[in-house]
Amino acid sequence: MTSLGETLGAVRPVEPGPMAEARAHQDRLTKPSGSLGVLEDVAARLAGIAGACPPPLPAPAALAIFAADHGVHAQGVSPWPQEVTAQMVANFAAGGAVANAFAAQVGASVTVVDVGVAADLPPAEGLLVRKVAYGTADLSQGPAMTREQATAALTAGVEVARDLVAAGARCLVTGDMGIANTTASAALICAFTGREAAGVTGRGTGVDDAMYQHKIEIVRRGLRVNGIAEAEAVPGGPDSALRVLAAVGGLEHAAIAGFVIGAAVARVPVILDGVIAGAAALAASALAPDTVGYCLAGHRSAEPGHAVALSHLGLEPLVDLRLRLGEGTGGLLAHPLVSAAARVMHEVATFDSAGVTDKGD
Ligand SMILES: Cc1cc2ncn([C@H]3O[C@H](COP(=O)(O)O)[C@@H](O)[C@H]3O)c2cc1C
Ligand SMILES: O=C(O)c1cccnc1
Repeated sequence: MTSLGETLGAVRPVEPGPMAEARAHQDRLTKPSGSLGVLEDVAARLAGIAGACPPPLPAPAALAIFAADHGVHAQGVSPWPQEVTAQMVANFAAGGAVANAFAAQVGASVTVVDVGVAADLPPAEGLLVRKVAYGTADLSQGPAMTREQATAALTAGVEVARDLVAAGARCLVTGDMGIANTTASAALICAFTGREAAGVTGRGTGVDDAMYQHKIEIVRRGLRVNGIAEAEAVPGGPDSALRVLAAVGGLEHAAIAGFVIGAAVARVPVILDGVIAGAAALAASALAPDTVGYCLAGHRSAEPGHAVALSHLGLEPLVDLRLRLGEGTGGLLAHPLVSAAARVMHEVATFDSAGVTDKGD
């Protein structure tokens, strides 16, 4: 088995040559230069990721929903009972969640991965059991995970990405399920970006004002008990990243970070979903900085920490629909845009081939 260190070392930067070629090709197509805006950036990135221009179409897409429970739920940071995590996993496996409907809409496969649900789940098609623990410890009392647990969840994510690509996926989409995971997401975003808890903590599934203030306090306490200064970004480097991830992250955050790293190793694009994915991508980029080149921000969610995470990563969201669901829903909705960006590179005529007069500069 490949060690995590070897996997991190296998991440290569996206290739600048094919990116430049993509830019030059876009300027020859029958449209004013730059007129496809962000989609031109996406297509150039796809070329850099694949190391080829035109880039391959990013299809089929595969969504992986990483599910886990959180000890910090005991602090009253979510209005929902913890067992909803396990119940939603069953719902995903039965095809009944919003993520399933959106996946069907865009032709993506759905794989659910139990990396840390507190209950044992009945076997189901499309459900992988890679359980590292029955949920995390309470991050507001001490480290949520041991380094070994965080590493095991990271490895599970890397392997799921590798296996989906081996099975034919050409674009990966991140998904999450874990009641209370917006609290852990806020703590991770604080630690990696150096922002204050109040600026990155959101209302998650819809906490009321009193629970919201309490949630901010719990994020602060989680940072403090784990020796992470508020409003100060933690030092860079993989050792510090793993410590932070284990201290205040969730098992699904670690697995999603691994999934993103696995996409980079396989040289396929990975569309990030919402705030949980944003927090996980911060961890992934701290572990292996070149992974960011393989990430596309599917959307910007209503959680304030998500915008903070994306701007720290330098990623521009493709859609902004005030979604605040998770599961991979926002990532899936962006997939047709990513495909359209790539299709332009294959199918649109050049000024020369179509006999259209260029403006001549
Ligand atoms: C029925 C239901 C379906 C969901 N699907 C995603 N989430 C989302 O909400 C949870 C995080 O919010 P918080 O931190 O406030 O608990 C995560 O499980 C996330 O994926 C759901 C939440 C619920 C209740
Ligand atoms: O921003 C998200 O992705 C989100 C928000 C609330 C609950 N779950 C996810």
